[in-house]
Amino acid sequence: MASRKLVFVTGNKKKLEEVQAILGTFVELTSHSLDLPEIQGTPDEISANKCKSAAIELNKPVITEDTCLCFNALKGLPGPYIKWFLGKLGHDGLNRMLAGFEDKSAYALCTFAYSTGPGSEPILFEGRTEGKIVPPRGPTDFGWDPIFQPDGFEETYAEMAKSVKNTISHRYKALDKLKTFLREKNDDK
Ligand SMILES: O=P(O)(O)OP(=O)(O)OP(=O)(O)OC[C@H]1O[C@@H](n2cnc3c(O)ncnc32)[C@H](O)[C@@H]1O
Ligand SMILES: [Mg+2]
Repeated sequence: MASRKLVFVTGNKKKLEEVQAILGTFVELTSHSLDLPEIQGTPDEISANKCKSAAIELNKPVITEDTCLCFNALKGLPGPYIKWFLGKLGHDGLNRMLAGFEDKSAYALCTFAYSTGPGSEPILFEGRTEGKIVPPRGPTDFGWDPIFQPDGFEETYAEMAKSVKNTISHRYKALDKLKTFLREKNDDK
């Protein structure tokens, strides 16, 4: 069986840590730190575009990942723009955005994109975890983890053990689909 090798292009160390933990020995993962430009558009358009840029930049097969945090009361916003909202408003500000709404429900959406190289159209793998937005609880070392409480849990992503987050998260679900794809692709050989 051919060994599976992947290059993950991301500027986010915490994402990389989780991807490494979730994939384990399934692939030989190398990472490349690049802060890729991100266009405006739907999550799919943004993910595909980011992956195409990475494949061109590195001139080889790559995976990239884009994460959205979508508030249902706001019809899915901030969505792909969560990084900028989080940076400007912080956890409290994100909570305050929902102050005028009963509905605090939200979902985390993760899209991995895989390209076989420059010019190839990326294939997308999506994972989604439902939850709600709460006042911040837990360590503040990864993005919006302290304000996202997944459905069925009393803890926020930040409060729960990594080993738990990594079996229910948006990222885990998307990677599970990528794994199935890679398994089938390898079986063809
Ligand atoms: O280089 P890339 O991979 O794009 O890394 P990034 O940090 O720019 O990431 P995104 O463009 O996907 O923006 C997503 C934002 O959400 C944050 N984020 C991503 N995954 C998260 C998770 O599982 N828990 C909490 N915050 C997360 C991340 O820190 C960003 O602020
Ligand atoms: Mg980014």
